[in-house]
Amino acid sequence: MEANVNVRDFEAAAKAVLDPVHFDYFASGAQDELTVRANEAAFRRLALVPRILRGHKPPRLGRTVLGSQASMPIMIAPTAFHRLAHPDGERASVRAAAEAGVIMIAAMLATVAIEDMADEARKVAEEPVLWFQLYLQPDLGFTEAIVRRAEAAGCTALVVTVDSPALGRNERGDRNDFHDLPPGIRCENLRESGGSVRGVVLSPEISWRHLDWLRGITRLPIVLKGVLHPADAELAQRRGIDAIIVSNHGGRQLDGTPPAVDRLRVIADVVGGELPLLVDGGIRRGTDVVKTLALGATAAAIGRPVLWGLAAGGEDGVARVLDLLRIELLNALTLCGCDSVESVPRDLVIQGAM
Ligand SMILES: Cc1cc2nc3c(=O)[nH]c(=O)nc-3n(C[C@H](O)[C@H](O)[C@H](O)COP(=O)(O)O)c2cc1C
Ligand SMILES: CCCCCCC(=O)C(=O)O
Repeated sequence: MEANVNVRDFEAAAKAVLDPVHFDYFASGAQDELTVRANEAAFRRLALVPRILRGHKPPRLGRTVLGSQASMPIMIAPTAFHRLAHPDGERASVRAAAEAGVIMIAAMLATVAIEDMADEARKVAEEPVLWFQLYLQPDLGFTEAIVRRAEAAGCTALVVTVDSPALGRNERGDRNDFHDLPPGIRCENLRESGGSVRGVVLSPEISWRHLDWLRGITRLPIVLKGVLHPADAELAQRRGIDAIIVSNHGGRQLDGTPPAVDRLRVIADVVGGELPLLVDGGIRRGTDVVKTLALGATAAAIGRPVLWGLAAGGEDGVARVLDLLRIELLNALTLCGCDSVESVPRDLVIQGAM
């Protein structure tokens, strides 16, 4: 793992070992993949303007997010099907996250059951923080059952993905004819008592009414994932939502959406200070994380980098990815003249292509 010195090295290492069809599933986005590329490119158009001679101690990286203590403001975004990347799948990723004190959002479409993920995390940390991502299902009885499982497993927040009224058009997947999981790999949270696995439904009929219903059946904080419009952020706040993830689903849903990081400030201007703002999409460097903090994020989440680490080295690979980002973040904050993740000033970041 030591030969890989940044996230890009891990992407190359993952590509070298993965079945090309599975690599394409992880790497790809919707249609022309404009948004996939834009997410990363957006960080190159943001420049950091450091302050000097601040005379501070090494920066503190810890941050509290929705009442949970995290060792750094980097979280693991929910991604489906980890067992396509490595036989240990989500068991490996959750162990690495828990060991690192990093909040992990478990995907509803995980290939390890949420109960098993929670057990695995508790083997390496006393109080691991696990959140659960949910696609609200039109079958509310099933949705409630899965929420109860997440609660019973000890998840401390529900992350409702709201950018998926339909599945994005993935042309790499179509070319590869990749429409099913290989034998032996299943979405374990969708397994019914008889052993069969139900399909997930992505429905345009899901609405704020369903969020109100969810608010009524659980005391867990509710996080909306996939917000890009400030008006939706405002609605979310009025509806009693607890946090927002500014996200375009890593460019996998509607191609042509703006880079998530470019929507942060406009949303922060409306609800920042009231609602914790998280962001994901294209974050590959510690400096990217610093930019999101300056633009109003409480924390930033990574999707594909975790999959690259997992594919390249299982638990050790994910651990190394998290460690590299931690080292980069510490270095970047120090060079910027910041003594903590809380004290990153707005004027640290300006538009400036490089
Ligand atoms: C392979 C893959 C699977 C994903 N699965 C889910 C999912 O099941 N639920 C969800 O809300 N988001 C899912 N996402 C989106 C991520 O949560 C996140 O928004 C995105 O990966 C962030 O961009 P990044 O990969 O550039 O870091 C997935 C992303 C990828 C790459
Ligand atoms: C039929 C639902 C497939 C959803 C796949 C998981 C996901 O969100 C992704 O981006 O991939």
